[in-house]
Amino acid sequence: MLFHVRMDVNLPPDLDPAVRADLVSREKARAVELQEKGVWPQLWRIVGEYANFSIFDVSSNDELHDLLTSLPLFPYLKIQVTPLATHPSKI
Ligand SMILES: O=C(O)CC1=CCC(=O)O1
Repeated sequence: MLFHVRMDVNLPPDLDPAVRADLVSREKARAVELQEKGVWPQLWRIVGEYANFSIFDVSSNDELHDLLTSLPLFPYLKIQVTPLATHPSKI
């Protein structure tokens, strides 16, 4: 099952720089792990925003929920999920 996911990152401006750096570092490590597993095949920066468009390839809604809530940045993310189906005109 494919899902289009938009994540907007909202870190508090007054967050301790060391805490911020640790969060971002752990987020990158988790993202790399999930990409290497094949469940996060697309990850794109949205130009001009601290946000991304991603494609997840998972077997269930519950798996996607578990992956998203496992992200270190999860408490600071606004997440919009769009389930994708096959388009009849896709060649
Ligand atoms: O910077 C972002 O868009 C949030 C994020 C998701 C995976 C990652 O490494 O950072």
